Amino acid sequence: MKILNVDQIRSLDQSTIQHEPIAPINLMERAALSFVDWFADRFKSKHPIKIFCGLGNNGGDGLAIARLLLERTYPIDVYVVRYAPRESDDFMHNHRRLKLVTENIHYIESATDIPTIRHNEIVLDAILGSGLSRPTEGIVKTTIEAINRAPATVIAVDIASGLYTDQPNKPGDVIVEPDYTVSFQLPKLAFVLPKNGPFVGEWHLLDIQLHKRFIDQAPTSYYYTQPKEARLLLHKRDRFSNKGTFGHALLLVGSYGKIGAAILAARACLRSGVGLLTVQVPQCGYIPLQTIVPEAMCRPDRNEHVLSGTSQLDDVPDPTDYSTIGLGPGIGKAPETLAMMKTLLPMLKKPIVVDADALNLLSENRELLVYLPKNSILTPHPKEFERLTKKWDNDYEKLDLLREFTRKYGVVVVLKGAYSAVATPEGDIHFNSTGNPGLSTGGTGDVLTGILTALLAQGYDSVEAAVLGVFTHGLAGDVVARKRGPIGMVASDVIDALSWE
Ligand SMILES: NC(=O)C1=CN([C@@H]2O[C@H](COP(=O)(O)OP(=O)(O)OC[C@H]3O[C@@H](n4cnc5c(N)ncnc54)[C@H](O)[C@@H]3O)[C@@H](O)[C@H]2O)[C@@H](O)CC1
Ligand SMILES: [K+]
Repeated sequence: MKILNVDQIRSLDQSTIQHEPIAPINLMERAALSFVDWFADRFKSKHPIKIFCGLGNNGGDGLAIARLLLERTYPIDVYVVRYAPRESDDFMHNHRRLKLVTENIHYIESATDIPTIRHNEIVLDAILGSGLSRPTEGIVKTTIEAINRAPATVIAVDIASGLYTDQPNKPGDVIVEPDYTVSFQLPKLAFVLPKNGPFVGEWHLLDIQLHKRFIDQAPTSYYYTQPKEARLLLHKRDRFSNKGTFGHALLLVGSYGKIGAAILAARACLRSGVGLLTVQVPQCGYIPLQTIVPEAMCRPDRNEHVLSGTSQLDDVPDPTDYSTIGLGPGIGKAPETLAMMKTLLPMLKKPIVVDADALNLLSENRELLVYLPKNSILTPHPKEFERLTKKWDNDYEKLDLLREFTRKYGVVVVLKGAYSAVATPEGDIHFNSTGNPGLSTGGTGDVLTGILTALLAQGYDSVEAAVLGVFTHGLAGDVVARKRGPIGMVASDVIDALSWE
């Protein structure tokens, strides 16, 4: 699913109005109707609803929603925040219609007009929408502060008032902090950026049948991976396939005290469809690995405690023996392990997966970055990505850094977190839709490395592997969270819940 910018969203509305065709006021009615259907589905009991409206089309939405809620016998009070002398045409139209059916319309011109909001009430925020062009101030700001202090459930219509759709807010900007954001048709970039969490809440999209051809043709570099899109990436298995068809992966993982990471990555790799798996671990990992993961072959490292690359069987692994390599989980930063990377990386020709301490070794030895095979997948969490690049001031700067990095080195970066971002060498960014806070626990990153290594070994293109792998990893986390809640989740549960259908 595409994420469009604010100008494109405006043009999309216009294109719908022209091509459907539909009058703007009727499009607003459609949006309001879909909002009210959503609302009535979730909020059955008739708690008092306070609807705060601005003077533009977001306010117009609020007024239309108020009328439709009234028709369904919800008790409503409308508060129009009079911050400017002019209203939009569709606001005025809906204002006239609402006045015909209720007297519960109030006007906020100064702080004393702001009502007390109680805990059993519901607040709809329709003050400012995607038309935001400057920080909130004056009576708008004071009203937002009152909403944020209130103990009520707050639902933002389209986007929280004061939050920019696709550019950074300044620290200190006053923005509504909703429990829910209910928006239309397409996600907004603001919704998937970590720092915006308090200004978005749980968000939902309502289909209001905006012009499909416009969306299909609109250029963008931002995407949001939906289940049906992820499913399309999955390769079907041929009845006549054999284990050779699905590749032979090598995992270079583990060190003394972190053999668990090796085991998690290996198990996840096997559960993600790899044909054959060899795992190179320091000698101390040989017995646990062979015992717990009998499906994997083991190349014991010559070194007892850390990876040096060499093995009792032969010298450093020959990359041509393997479809791909997964490098990093649990390896630590021993000099022997750095030496292994220095020898191995220049020998590689096919994309690999790089995670954890392998990333940290790269950030301490940046001259090695150029040896990463094109289209390799790097899976840093934000701190690791910061070490690879530099500190950023806001999430938008982070997205620029991501794009700069992937273009410069020709790699794919999976920046882990809520809505993990897959950045491609072309500069596109795919935000993931699955996953939950339960995944913030030790070992889930090792699981992801195993998954991605398996997909590369099976011949998936790197971007597809990253998008599908991250999606499936998050989905497994969601399955576990539904069963036992996010708090009790451990990485092994995620492996057990992996499903490739
Ligand atoms: N155009 C359409 O067809 C549709 C629009 N919809 C609604 O329309 C909204 C966008 O409407 P508008 O473009 O009228 O914009 P808004 O309603 O977001 O804002 C109204 C006006 O307020 C002013 N403004 C900007 N920043 C301000 C600030 N900090 N303090 C005070 N005033 C400020 C601007 O002049 C802006 O045009 C969407 O968010 C959505 O809710 C929906 O009805 C769906 C259909
Ligand atoms: K709003």
